[in-house]
Amino acid sequence: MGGRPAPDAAGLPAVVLALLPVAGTAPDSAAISTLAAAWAPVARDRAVLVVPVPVTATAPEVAWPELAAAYGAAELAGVGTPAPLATGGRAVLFTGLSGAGKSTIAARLVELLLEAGRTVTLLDGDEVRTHLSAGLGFAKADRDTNVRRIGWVAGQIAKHGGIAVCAPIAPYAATRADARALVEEQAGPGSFTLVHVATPLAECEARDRKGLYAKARRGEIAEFTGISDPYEEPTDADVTLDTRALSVDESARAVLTHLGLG
Ligand SMILES: Nc1ncnc2c1ncn2[C@@H]1O[C@H](COP(=O)(O)OS(=O)(=O)O)[C@@H](OP(=O)(O)O)[C@H]1O
Ligand SMILES: Nc1ncnc2c1ncn2[C@@H]1O[C@H](COP(=O)(O)OP(=O)(O)O)[C@@H](O)[C@H]1O
Repeated sequence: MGGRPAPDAAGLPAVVLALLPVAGTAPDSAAISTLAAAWAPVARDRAVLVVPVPVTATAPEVAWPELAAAYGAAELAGVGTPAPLATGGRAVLFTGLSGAGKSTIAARLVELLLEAGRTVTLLDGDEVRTHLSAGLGFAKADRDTNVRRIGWVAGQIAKHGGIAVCAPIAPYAATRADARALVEEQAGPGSFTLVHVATPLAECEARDRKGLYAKARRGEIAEFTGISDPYEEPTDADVTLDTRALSVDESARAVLTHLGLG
């Protein structure tokens, strides 16, 4: 049998064979547990045997009935991709201009989540660029690589029940969508939250905490987001924060409430 349990699995044999397509990659123990867990309520007292098979899930090189027969199954009960196991893990991606308040609000959110007893990992822009994305610059391809790496790591954290709080500028809509997909593929639908820290450019520039806007205006920093490089305003934000109206604490609590953890 392959993939997701059939809705009506009455009359299943004593041993249920669940084939896990792994397309030539090493089988992932979390994916094995996910498939076993998906079958458990249907299979009830029967044994569930999860077997990784080297085929592509969406376009198996060998048709599922043939494959099932090759592994000794008497019948094929269902084909599909099981939903990832819901571990309660989440990824929160703050996006916004430099100086918008991403790091400040993310840090407060981390405090609140820790107080709520959650395991939290902060993937702050500066730290990510020192370690995970060392050597990358600010051209579009490098920013995309940076944000996708953050998405993948955040997905790993969420998949194992943790909460990843990430605060890159993430200026491109398509790349933010990639990050959402990378998280949800690993940790399940709804595990990703996009928070737009929607501080206008004029306000960020007036704050100019690091003096970067002044430098960018003088032409001393190339490709500076908002000045000489694009920032695509999100149209798919789960939470939008106006930091001119909300304090740091109020913003962080708004995110916490959205997560259902407030
Ligand atoms: N050209 C250019 N454009 C924007 N930002 C720049 C640039 N050069 C350096 N910096 C500093 O790098 C921080 C942004 O890095 P990110 O990793 O968050 O950017 S991105 O998501 O990959 O676009 C950003 O940090 P924050 O101010 O905390 O947002 C800047 O301090
Ligand atoms: N309501 C607010 N929310 C977040 N930051 C604010 C707010 N009001 C003022 N600030 C200030 O704006 C600056 C934002 O900087 P930072 O958090 O590093 O932004 P980013 O990470 O988006 O570059 C900080 O100095 C912070 O104290």
